[in-house]
Amino acid sequence: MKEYWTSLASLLGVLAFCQSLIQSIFPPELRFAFLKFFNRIFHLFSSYCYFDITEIDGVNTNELYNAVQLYLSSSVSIAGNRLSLTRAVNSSSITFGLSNNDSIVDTFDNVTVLWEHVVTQRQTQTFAWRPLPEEKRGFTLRIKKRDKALILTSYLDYIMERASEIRRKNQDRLLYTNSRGGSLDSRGHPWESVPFKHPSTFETLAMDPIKKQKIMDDLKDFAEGQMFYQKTGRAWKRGYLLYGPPGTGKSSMIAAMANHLGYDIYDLELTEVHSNSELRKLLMKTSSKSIIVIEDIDCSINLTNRKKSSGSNATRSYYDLETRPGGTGSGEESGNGNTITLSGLLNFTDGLWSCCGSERIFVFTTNHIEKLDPALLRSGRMDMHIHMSYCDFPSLKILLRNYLGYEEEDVEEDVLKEMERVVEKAEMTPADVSEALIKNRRDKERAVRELLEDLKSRGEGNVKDGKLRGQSGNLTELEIVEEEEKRAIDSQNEEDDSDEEEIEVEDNICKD
Ligand SMILES: Nc1ncnc2c1ncn2[C@@H]1O[C@H](COP(=O)(O)OP(=O)(O)OP(=O)(O)O)[C@@H](O)[C@H]1O
Ligand SMILES: [Mg+2]
Repeated sequence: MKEYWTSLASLLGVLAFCQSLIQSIFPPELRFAFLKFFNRIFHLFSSYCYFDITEIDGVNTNELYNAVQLYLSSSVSIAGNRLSLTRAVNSSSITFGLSNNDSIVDTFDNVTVLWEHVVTQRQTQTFAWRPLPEEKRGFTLRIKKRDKALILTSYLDYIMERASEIRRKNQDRLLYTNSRGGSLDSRGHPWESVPFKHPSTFETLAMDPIKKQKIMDDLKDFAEGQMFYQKTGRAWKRGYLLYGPPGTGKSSMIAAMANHLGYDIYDLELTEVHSNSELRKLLMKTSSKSIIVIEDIDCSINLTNRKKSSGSNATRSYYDLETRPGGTGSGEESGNGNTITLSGLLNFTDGLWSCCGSERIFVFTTNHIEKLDPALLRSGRMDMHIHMSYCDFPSLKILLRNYLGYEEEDVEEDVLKEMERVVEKAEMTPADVSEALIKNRRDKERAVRELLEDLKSRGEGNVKDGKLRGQSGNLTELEIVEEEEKRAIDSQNEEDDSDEEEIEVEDNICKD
């Protein structure tokens, strides 16, 4: 073993001596030519090819360098033994990076490649208008020559894609509002944005877990459905209608969707929009991977159910002039001078204009679905109808976990059984239940006791008022809503039967 180290040391000594000899004897140009020649020989016999990706390309930043840095940040955080940590502006997350002259192995399509982060000191610069950074940074990608044709392009495309994905997820969500009315900012932008940090997630959302999972799967299918939408010739967009009483989590659901998908939110205040063309301009200025929200749409502008407002039984077809997409139906002037028409809105959500830009989700919320025109509810516009309703037992357990940290076993069995018995009759919204739990969050036992009292007294009150089925045979609030929605959908079907093939609506309704 000892001889090994001595021979290695003498070899290194000889090499160092040769190097200093070359440097002292030969002029720089010759040295450079020598090096280039050695390099050529080395690469000729090597089974690898090398690709240098420098940080600065000329005077511009090399986009690929940034993408590689982001991409590797997702893998080094697990594998790297010495990392650099950075945090971008307007982001609350930390990204890992390869330390200087560190390397990491990556695998793509079962091909192993090596990345090295090469950092060298830049020669001192004479005067430069835009001085370059002291250090010259770059990545060197080493791929086996036989794999180069196989993966190089697809691997680099994959890195660019993953990097934009990570960039978007790392950046905090933005909430855009059109609160300035139709006026444009200095960049000609009608939207104003603020960082959006709503804590609501699908985890914290109190609703039936099966229904929640169905929504999450639907969102995932949408976000990953680019090929599907191309193949089926549909615009890459999807509409969700959230309806139900106040305080049932419609706005919280929107925040949960945005946080789940990493999408920005455009909160469209219709009363600030003065015409259909302004509506189109707003839509065209939204970015992809975003959720366009119209909250309380039944109160935004006059979108009443045409059949109801016309009074006559004569069903007006979806193709009436005033509603035909792009129709010239004149909008009724509403109080604040806006002339948005139903057709403008229908076209906004599912017409030629809705396809300017892709990967958009439209979300409308309402407390009164029965007030909305069925044309707005049909599939292709509001593809999934989600009823946010009063607290049921699964939701109650989620709220007990969220607010008190209580799992089922932490609550006495008979109290839990009693809660399960009365919760439906009580018809308490998750907002009410949250309030009851927040009030006593320091004294958890008391919080549970008072909540049970609340549930019981509300249930008794509802039974007394005959709000529940059984006493006076009335429908419960929930059933009233369901009846209204069924009527709205059925009437739309009647119209569609006459004009179009049957649209399968049932599977778009995500009901309790
Ligand atoms: N399903 C839910 N899960 C968790 N929290 C909820 C839920 N519903 C309501 N809350 C709580 O109640 C408050 C109001 O909820 P949210 O604003 O989402 O209700 P909403 O349905 O949008 O009401 P409105 O129809 O009046 O706009 C929120 O602060 C939220 O914490
Ligand atoms: Mg709301």
